[in-house]
Amino acid sequence: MGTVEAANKDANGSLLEKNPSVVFVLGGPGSGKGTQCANIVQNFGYTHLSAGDLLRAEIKSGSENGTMIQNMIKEGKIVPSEVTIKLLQKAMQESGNDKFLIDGFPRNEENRAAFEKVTGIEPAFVLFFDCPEEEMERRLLSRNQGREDDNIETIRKRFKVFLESSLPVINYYDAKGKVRKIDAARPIEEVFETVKAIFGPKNDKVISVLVACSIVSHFVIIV
Ligand SMILES: Nc1ncnc2c1ncn2[C@@H]1O[C@H](COP(=O)(O)OP(=O)(O)O)[C@@H](O)[C@H]1O
Ligand SMILES: Nc1ccn([C@@H]2O[C@H](COP(=O)(O)OP(=O)(O)O)[C@@H](O)[C@H]2O)c(=O)n1
Ligand SMILES: [Mg+2]
Repeated sequence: MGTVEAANKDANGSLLEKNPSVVFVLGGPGSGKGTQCANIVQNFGYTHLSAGDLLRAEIKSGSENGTMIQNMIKEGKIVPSEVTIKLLQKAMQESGNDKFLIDGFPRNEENRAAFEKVTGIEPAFVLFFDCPEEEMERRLLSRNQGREDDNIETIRKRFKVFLESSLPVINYYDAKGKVRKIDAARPIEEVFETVKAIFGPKNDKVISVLVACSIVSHFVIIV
């Protein structure tokens, strides 16, 4: 077996040993996926992996795929799964965590089927940020992150790709009862209230403190 294949197998092997918990975070461009993921990370101990951020970092790294990725992003097209999945696997491996929010992936049927085949991972559930196009367009045009795809021409292409290629993936998981649909047109804090209810009242950090307190009090009683 070649070294790249061997490395992939190892990455996968040790990932699966950890039996990672994965939540896919989906929604149209500008629906607030990245914003809400940042909030979830702070409260629930997940590692946030944005497929778009990983692809943009790959362009910056000067990788041989950089020009191809840059052209596809400018056109609002979806990069071949092989490239994106390798980046996701590497980031999962390097995080040392076993809980992931995978943001902006899978964006089409090819992404979905390839991820399942290569990693063997099924998502615990799918968060779907549902937002009208007019609102997403307003947000993208004032995002001000210097992104080459946040211009009206590319935005329209991305909306079309979302409707044609990404919504079917959401419908696929909906048929399996895995979609948690959120009205994302409301203010950030209100959206996060709904998100929190989905992840449960159980805040990991609070639970850790409670467990630690009960161990200490048990010890004190015994002594
Ligand atoms: N609920 C919201 N209401 C208003 N603006 C928002 C909301 N959520 C996110 N934004 C803003 O909209 C823009 C797009 O949000 P972002 O999280 O990057 O979306 P996505 O990752 O889905 O493209 C950002 O400038 C962000 O600050
Ligand atoms: N699974 C993915 C995710 C993003 N991308 C590319 O990266 C671009 C930006 O994705 P993103 O998730 O950062 O965009 P937003 O939905 O956050 O605005 C997409 O329009 C695609 O060109 C991809 O090819 N495959
Ligand atoms: Mg984003």
